Amino acid sequence: MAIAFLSAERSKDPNRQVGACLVSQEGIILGIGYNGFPRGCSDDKLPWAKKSASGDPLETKFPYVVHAEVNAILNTNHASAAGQKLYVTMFPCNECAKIIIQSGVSEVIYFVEKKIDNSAHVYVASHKLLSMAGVKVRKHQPQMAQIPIKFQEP
Ligand SMILES: Nc1ccn([C@H]2C[C@H](O)[C@@H](COP(=O)(O)O)O2)c(=O)n1
Ligand SMILES: [Zn+2]
Repeated sequence: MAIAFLSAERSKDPNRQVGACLVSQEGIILGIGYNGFPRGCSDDKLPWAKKSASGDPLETKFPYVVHAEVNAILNTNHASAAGQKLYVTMFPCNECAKIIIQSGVSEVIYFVEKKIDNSAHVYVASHKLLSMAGVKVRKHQPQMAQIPIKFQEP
């Protein structure tokens, strides 16, 4: 989970930084991701806004951003294998849930679940899909509140 949090730091989303880390059954890191625009799609040319003054959805981030979970899954070189776990700083939306299921992830460990009224159905659908597909879901129980990182010679 700490790696997922570290990865989230790289997101340029000014409103929400989400990170994810895919690990094998043996605990080997397979892929890391954070929310961002697709490769080759410049942060300078696409909007990070949540709402646009004109009401045009194309002037918001939502049609363009790739979610952290999808990036973590796509960033792995390994073929899908049983027992993979996905650590994610935020509970996956329904679209990510579909990809998590189809890629064969066995367990999702999340840090927080977003509680926003107008997107509640997205998370209800996500829970429904993950449960139907037999993907285990659990909230991360941290054993420590922080992991300080010192940049110094070992
Ligand atoms: N599980 C999640 C949930 C959200 N995201 C990303 C997608 C957006 O960049 C941002 C959500 O924006 P907000 O509506 O909170 O301003 O977080 C994700 O990658 N994974
Ligand atoms: Zn998502």
